[in-house]
Amino acid sequence: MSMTRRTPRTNDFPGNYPLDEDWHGYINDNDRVLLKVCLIPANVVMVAAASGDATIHYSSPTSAGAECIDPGCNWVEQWVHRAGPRGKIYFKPEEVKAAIVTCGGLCPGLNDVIRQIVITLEIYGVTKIVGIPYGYRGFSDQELTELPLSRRVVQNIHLSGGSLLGVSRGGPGVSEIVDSLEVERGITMLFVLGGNGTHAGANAIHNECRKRRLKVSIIGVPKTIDNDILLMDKTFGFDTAVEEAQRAINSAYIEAHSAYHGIGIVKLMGRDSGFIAMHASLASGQIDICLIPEVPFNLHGPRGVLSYLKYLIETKGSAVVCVAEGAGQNLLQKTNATDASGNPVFRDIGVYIQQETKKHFKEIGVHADVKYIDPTYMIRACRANASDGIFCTVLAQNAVSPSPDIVAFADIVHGAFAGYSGITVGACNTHYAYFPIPEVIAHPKLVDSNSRMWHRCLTATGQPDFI
Ligand SMILES: Nc1ncnc2c1ncn2[C@@H]1O[C@H](COP(=O)(O)OP(=O)(O)O)[C@@H](O)[C@H]1O
Ligand SMILES: O=P(O)(O)OC[C@H]1O[C@](O)(COP(=O)(O)O)[C@@H](O)[C@@H]1O
Ligand SMILES: [Mg+2]
Repeated sequence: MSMTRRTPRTNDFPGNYPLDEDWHGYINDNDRVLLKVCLIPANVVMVAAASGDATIHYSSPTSAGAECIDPGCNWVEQWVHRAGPRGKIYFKPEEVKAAIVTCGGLCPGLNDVIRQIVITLEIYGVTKIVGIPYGYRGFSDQELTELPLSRRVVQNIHLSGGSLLGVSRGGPGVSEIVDSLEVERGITMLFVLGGNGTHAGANAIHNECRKRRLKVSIIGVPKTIDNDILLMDKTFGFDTAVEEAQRAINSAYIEAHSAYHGIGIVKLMGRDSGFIAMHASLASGQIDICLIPEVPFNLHGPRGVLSYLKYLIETKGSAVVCVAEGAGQNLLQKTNATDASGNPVFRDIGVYIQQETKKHFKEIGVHADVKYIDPTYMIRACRANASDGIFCTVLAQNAVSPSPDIVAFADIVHGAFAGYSGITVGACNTHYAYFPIPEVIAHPKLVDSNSRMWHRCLTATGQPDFI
């Protein structure tokens, strides 16, 4: 078996340098990644779900996970641009001023992505690279100064959690941000690391730049620990969050298991989506009840969570509940409060379940020792685990460079250099692709209560319906 070198040996080519057509290290602009397929000829149905299932041939639209794209369930293909380095680049590296900004809440892996963008930009030959401090706020707050970035500055930042640049919610309007980009700073490439809010901002910035006919690339890297961005296999930080959540769940289990009639309650992140709670429950094998925003439940009544807790105490002696922060909000009084970014501020469902559990067991005269753990900020501030570390690096690095000494270029940097703007990078069906921002933030990605994964979770916990 011969090894194919991805880096050309110069003496393999006439003139000692490969022509583009001889050198297969670049992504062709027409390369695509298949996003979804949907087909019904006669009785045969082949449907791919939003992500990760493009290789399943479903025999019926009622198969678990099957999804039709249009109402007629007609043949539909959806493709996205394959990410990676292009043979022709749109920007002259020496003319580029690149900036990176991190917005929203913290997420493990932010530093890994910042680091790899900087390193890759330097490989392209870019020398003017800056960090915007504290999210979009850094564009307007005159007291905050740009942070010059280089390989030396970012070399070890992935060894700790958080963001080297800081994060924030809220901040200036789009016009002010573009004024700052254009007039004050002369930025030509902006890398925006953030969730749905940040991406809505990035898209608005991109549109404003187009309106002003500015040659500025706005490239997103989806950061959401909740894993609630559409069309992508997963987002960075999610894997670390699930892993870290195991510690909290295990502590709750040990507390509950060691106490007489112990009940452990763990609240995990997930504003709209219960992915962290579902995956952490599945991974731990220690959860008896998993509650997520997508699946309604009653606390009280014969089919409610509290009755089932009593049953668990009587039969097993202890119980552990995992609840996502956005779950059961209908059971709580609405606040109408929003954070600086306009996100609704939720009441604490974990505290509520803790209080109601204590009250309920007191009322029915059964002893219960209730312990509540909220590990939110301990999880968010973690450094990325190995899997996320690789994912962050791969998000930022996909192809092979033409020099034997240099390893790879960053996808997102490639996106910018290829002249793309208003896009974000992610993995789809295990391939890396550029996605149009509005498509991925149209609404939060939710756990499908008919999906195999949720059913697996129910099988693992053994919980009934609570409705
Ligand atoms: N619809 C929007 N249009 C423009 N900017 C937005 C929008 N929503 C949020 N932002 C800005 O994006 C940043 C991050 O948003 P936020 O919702 O806090 O976090 P995330 O990006 O993680 O969802 C904030 O600075 C906020 O002002
Ligand atoms: O206390 P903060 O900073 O508002 O963060 C809380 C929120 O952060 C998150 O962990 C992630 O939210 P973002 O994706 O918007 O950053 C949510 O699950 C949670 O509601
Ligand atoms: Mg958000």
